Amino acid sequence: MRDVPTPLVLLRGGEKVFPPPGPSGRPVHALGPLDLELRRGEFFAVVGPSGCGKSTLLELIAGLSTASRGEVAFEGRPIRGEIPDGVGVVFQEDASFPWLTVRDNIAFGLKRLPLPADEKTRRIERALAMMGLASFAASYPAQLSGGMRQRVCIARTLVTEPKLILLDEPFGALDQQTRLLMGDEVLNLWRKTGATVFLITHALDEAAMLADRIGVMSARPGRLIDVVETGWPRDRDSRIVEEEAFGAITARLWRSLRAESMKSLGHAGAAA
Ligand SMILES: Nc1ncnc2c1ncn2[C@@H]1O[C@H](COP(=O)(O)OP(=O)(O)OP(=O)(O)O)[C@@H](O)[C@H]1O
Repeated sequence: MRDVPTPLVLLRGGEKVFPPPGPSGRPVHALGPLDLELRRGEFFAVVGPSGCGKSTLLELIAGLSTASRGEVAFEGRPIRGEIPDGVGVVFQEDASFPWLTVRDNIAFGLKRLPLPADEKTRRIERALAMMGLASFAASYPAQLSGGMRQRVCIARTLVTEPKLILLDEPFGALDQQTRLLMGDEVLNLWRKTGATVFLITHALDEAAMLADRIGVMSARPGRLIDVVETGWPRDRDSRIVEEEAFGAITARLWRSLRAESMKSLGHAGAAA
């Protein structure tokens, strides 16, 4: 009998219920129940209506929050309340430290890792080069564009050499052209590092361009209602938006999502 490889991330019946916001409030059922397996080396994107629990899902996988019910495991070990070794997270907002240079921002990612100084330097140089920041190493975030600051944040995660990179709407604040180019950067680092990437995005075109598989979530409490395989080759880039198949994928995503998005906006008869 062949061994079935352990998925990198496994969720079984994962649910999150937040306590009532005030004495007279009701608990907020934010997520699930939800089953999900992330395969090693894949690029998985999640789309879903506003407020459906996408960030909550990412927080469970990151160990930043614990599931109210169900199991969440990374490499077969339960994730409980802290970021597992091997997992890197990049958030929506620019989280660069304005008082540190680009190099020191990136070095910050290595602070708690007990590595020899020359290994740290090697990793910092590699991340600077990979994210196109080598000539800005001595600059401060205020001297960079929004896209470059977000690259600094990604580089800060990359130096830890994560097996899993979690990205929560990392390009949400950027203009469309910059987002497409940042998408190319992320595809590039995904190929070069061999890491698994888990991306949350509002943008259906971003998910369709970047991912191998796209999970579509229902309105809150978010469950997975569809998983779309894109079938793209590994060496794709943003020019894929010109392909006919790209239009078909975004159309399928919108078909799955339209009624759910209307529900989350409070429209009755949303399935029409
Ligand atoms: N700490 C918390 N306490 C109480 N409720 C919360 C908390 N965090 C999130 N929620 C609620 O859980 C639900 C899901 O929130 P979440 O941020 O995961 O959704 P999202 O899909 O990422 O939203 P968006 O697309 O708007 O970024 C929302 O109704 C939100 O108000």
